[in-house]
Amino acid sequence: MSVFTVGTRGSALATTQTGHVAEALAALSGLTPETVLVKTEGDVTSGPLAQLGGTGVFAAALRVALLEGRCDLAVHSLKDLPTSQPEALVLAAMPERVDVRDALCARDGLTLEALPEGATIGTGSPRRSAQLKYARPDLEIVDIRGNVGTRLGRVKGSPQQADDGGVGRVAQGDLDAVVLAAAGLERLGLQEHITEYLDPAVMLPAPGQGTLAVECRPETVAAPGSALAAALEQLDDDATRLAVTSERGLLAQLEAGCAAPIGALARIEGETLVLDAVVCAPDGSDVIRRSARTRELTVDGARALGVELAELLLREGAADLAGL
Ligand SMILES: NCc1[nH]cc(CCC(=O)O)c1CC(=O)O
Repeated sequence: MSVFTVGTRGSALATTQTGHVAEALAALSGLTPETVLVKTEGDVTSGPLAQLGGTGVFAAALRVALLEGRCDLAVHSLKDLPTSQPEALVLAAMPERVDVRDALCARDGLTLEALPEGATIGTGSPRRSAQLKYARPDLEIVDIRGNVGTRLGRVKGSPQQADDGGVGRVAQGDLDAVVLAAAGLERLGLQEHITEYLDPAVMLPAPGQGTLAVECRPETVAAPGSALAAALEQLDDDATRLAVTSERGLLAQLEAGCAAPIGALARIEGETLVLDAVVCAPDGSDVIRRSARTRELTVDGARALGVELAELLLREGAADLAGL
């Protein structure tokens, strides 16, 4: 095999992320990448993201393409993947995580603290909305969706063009700010729109934010002597895998998905894996924020840490608070 195929969604963010991974794997393997465009339900359905029902709308079509053999690999944003892994596929590589934070993109260079009373902030994420309201109860949250370019275009004075063919496009910005993942903005070269990187002490990111996951059929990584299998193993980053395994272990134990008002972020400090998590009332009136740590730096130890912190949060009323 001298060529490998990578399935991707058509959005600017998806094609950019897929391109980076395909190039990295090509350099490591000496093989030639080919991209295969896959349309997903998340790209064709309109309406608030929080109401689309179920997680994984962006991933499902890529997985079908993998299972049908239309591509060898699929590159996902890990935070968009449901925590239950289909048995017929494996997450073969998680490359080193980039910036995990959420970013405020506000008019006139404003920060969260400097936004005027009653300012409007666009986000479709219950997690972002709840944490914003907790920090600034006076803010008005506006439910928006669409691709990164579309969302940036909602900010007053933004010249940013929609990159999705017009879904949700408005002639002029109508909001004071939007919140987006720093990782996506940076991957698209749009970081000049960021007016503040939100401190995780104020805004805990989504489990898996800033992390890509390369998925394939099990035989792709099991093939003896395969240059692609070796490249996938080299691309995988241990510290990233441990951190996101604990974050996703927590999410799974809370029986929640990417539409729940839950944030989690893990990091390795010396010999210790530290996990911070927040569960919010959807209206941002209250939050429960707790941490846990382990010295068991294995995938099983990381998952157990997530489960342990989820159990602690549940004992403290997380299910009632967040409406889980
Ligand atoms: N839900 C959409 C999505 N999925 C991944 C990213 C950004 C990249 C990442 O976090 O890895 C985004 C956009 C956003 O949340 O701003």
